[in-house]
Amino acid sequence: MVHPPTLFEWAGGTEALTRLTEAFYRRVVEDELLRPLFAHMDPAHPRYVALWLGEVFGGPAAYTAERGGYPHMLRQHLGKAITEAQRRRWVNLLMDAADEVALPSDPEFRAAFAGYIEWGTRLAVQNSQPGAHPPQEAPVPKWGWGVAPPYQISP
Ligand code: HEM
Repeated sequence: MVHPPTLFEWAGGTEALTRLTEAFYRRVVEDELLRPLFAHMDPAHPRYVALWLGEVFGGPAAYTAERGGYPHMLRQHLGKAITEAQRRRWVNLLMDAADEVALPSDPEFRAAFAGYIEWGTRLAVQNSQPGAHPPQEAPVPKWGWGVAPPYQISP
């Protein structure tokens, strides 16, 4: 493992992220506020979102290879008119799922994870509004540790 490891490695790789998204969407389909948005969800959706998160967090470019990268992700949100209440519920359920599957709970990892989720969900709301014109082409974002890399007592 290179130092510092990527968020992808720290999280536990594709296997851990897939456990996360499977636990998350089990909660989503039971949730009265989110269920209508995901009524026609592809059964493979949890795996696709795990691949996206892995690519963002420094893992392999698997979402780009398999799904077509940012343009495909963007198109899935256009016109959905996601509300702030739905966004906040999405965040809450994802954090519950992170605890359920025991993603690393150290402050540094969870701060970086929450930072990306806060950013990404707010973009999803903006981009999903009627009349929004987000960029159609962009790279998959890369998210790192930010100001707090893994804590070390001695260098
Ligand atoms: C960090 C935030 C988010 C990420 C990383 C994310 C990721 C994704 C990805 C990668 C897809 C496309 C999957 C594919 O390849 O088919 C997708 C689709 C979708 N997303 Fe998001 N999303 C985020 C936020 C949200 C929020 C806040 C909502 C609504 C509350 C939402 C609702 C949807 C819906 C309804 C679809 C289409 C699902 C289907 O019918 O198959 N997303 N999302």
